[in-house]
Amino acid sequence: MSHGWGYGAHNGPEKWEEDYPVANGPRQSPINIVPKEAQYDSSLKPLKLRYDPSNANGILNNGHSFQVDFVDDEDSSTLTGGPISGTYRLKQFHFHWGAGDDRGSEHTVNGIKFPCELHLVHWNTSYPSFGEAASQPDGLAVVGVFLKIGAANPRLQKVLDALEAIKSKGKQTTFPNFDAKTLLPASLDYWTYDGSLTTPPLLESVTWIVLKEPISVSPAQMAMFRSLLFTGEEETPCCMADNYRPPQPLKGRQVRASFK
Ligand SMILES: NS(=O)(=O)c1ccc(C(=O)N2CCc3cc(O)c(O)cc3[C@H]2c2ccccc2)cc1
Ligand SMILES: [Zn+2]
Repeated sequence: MSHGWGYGAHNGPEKWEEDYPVANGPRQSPINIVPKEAQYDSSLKPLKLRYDPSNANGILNNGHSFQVDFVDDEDSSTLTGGPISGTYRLKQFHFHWGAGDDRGSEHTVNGIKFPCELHLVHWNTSYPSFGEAASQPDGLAVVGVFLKIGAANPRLQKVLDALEAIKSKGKQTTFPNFDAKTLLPASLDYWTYDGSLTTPPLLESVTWIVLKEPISVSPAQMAMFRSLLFTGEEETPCCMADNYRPPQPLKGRQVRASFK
């Protein structure tokens, strides 16, 4: 579970550098993506995402988001191609969202914030485990997907319907047979850059792959995200929202585009 860090005034992103000095490192995430400054790279391969729904395992409120965890002891749910070499295994997916529809995403595009952002977290199988990979510069690959307000997204609904069972911090329940591919947009065009975890320990081990095309989410569905609590059952309830880190300095990094 989280170790005292959070998104409040006293333990939020502006304070994280006190316990995690890498917060001011050279490859921190998220960033503001400026499409006109992203360089098209024809050597970038198409993303290949092969997810086995039977690997879906559970859903957990970890006190700063909720995550759907996958069994990752085989190469059955993998990310290959794109900007990475080798095979990365799907470990979990989670979201970041705002208290209002005007904010919530971590990455921004031309300074625009989306109400929500999905992160599909994968680890490089050239290392023995997620934990080992997480400390390596090429250890993790996270696919980011923006959610924008529109029609209700039926593919999100199964995830959202599970939230009532994990309202407070530390609660978890089983979440079998879920195809994470159904959460992806039609186009897999992406921007990619070298970055970090966006939560403590902010490790600089993430190849970020941010999809250009958002998926839809309705205002009613956004309200379901916001029905979760940051707090445990014994604490004064605090609604889970605004669990996003703002964009960090690019520090000379190149953002590449897989599309013209
Ligand atoms: N937003 S993000 O950069 O895509 C991200 C990716 C992975 C993780 C992640 O899976 N974990 C493991 C669970 C966990 C729990 C915590 O309380 C915490 O502070 C961080 C995490 C991170 C984590 C990743 C790597 C090493 C340690 C922890 C978190 C965030
Ligand atoms: Zn995330």
